[in-house]
Amino acid sequence: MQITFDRAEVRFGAHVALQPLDLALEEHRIGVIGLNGSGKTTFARLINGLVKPSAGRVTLDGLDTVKDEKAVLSKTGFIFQNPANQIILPIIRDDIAFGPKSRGIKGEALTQAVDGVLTQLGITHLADRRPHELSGGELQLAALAAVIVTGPDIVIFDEPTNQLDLRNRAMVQAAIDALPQQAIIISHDLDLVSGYGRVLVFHQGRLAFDGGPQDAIARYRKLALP
Ligand SMILES: Nc1ncnc2c1ncn2[C@@H]1O[C@H](COP(=O)(O)OP(=O)(O)OP(=O)(O)O)[C@@H](O)[C@H]1O
Repeated sequence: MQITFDRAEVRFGAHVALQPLDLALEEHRIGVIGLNGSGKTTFARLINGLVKPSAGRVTLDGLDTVKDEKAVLSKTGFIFQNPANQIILPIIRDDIAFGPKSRGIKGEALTQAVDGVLTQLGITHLADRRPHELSGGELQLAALAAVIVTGPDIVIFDEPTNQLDLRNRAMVQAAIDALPQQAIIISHDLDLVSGYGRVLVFHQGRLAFDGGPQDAIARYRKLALP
């Protein structure tokens, strides 16, 4: 999927969260790094239309995030910084079923869809648990299951390995690596983005670097610790 930023800019009142940005993205894995408050989440939320550009436009394969809001939402999945907040139903299986159910899928087709993503992510053993019975990494995977069951073309992760121990981190990293969908991953975990095809560095609301992971990480280090 081709994601295009055309002089896209975001202002919150007088504060410019994202300076006008021209960019075209189509890589399978795109990392996004930068200091706290540098504009990463704002950038990511522009892609699924959760944040609308104050000026300019953002398109996904030609679909405009403002004019074609619904189509854009159905093509994008977003895993928030705290996935516990996006799991709304008390039992994981029911939460995963919620999206397809509200699109009219029921009966055997619904069971198959839910079982399919549980198996894909290796979390069938979590299906009947409650969110508070899951580890941080398991919560990420449960939220991911509820997102991919609706069939998005692209998945956006906002700090998926934040506060995870090494085992949970490895589990989430493996799940992201195995995803057939295009993915954009915002992270402070530099090891995680080091394997991605393209890494963007944001700084003070501007795109400060766009290129390969090693150069991006070096640039970020210089910006963080000059
Ligand atoms: N809804 C909002 N209203 C006002 N200001 C906002 C809003 N959302 C973000 N900002 C501001 O825009 C700037 C960029 O925020 P953003 O969340 O995009 O940064 P970030 O790089 O994702 O940070 P972090 O790594 O801390 O998550 C920050 O100064 C933030 O305070």
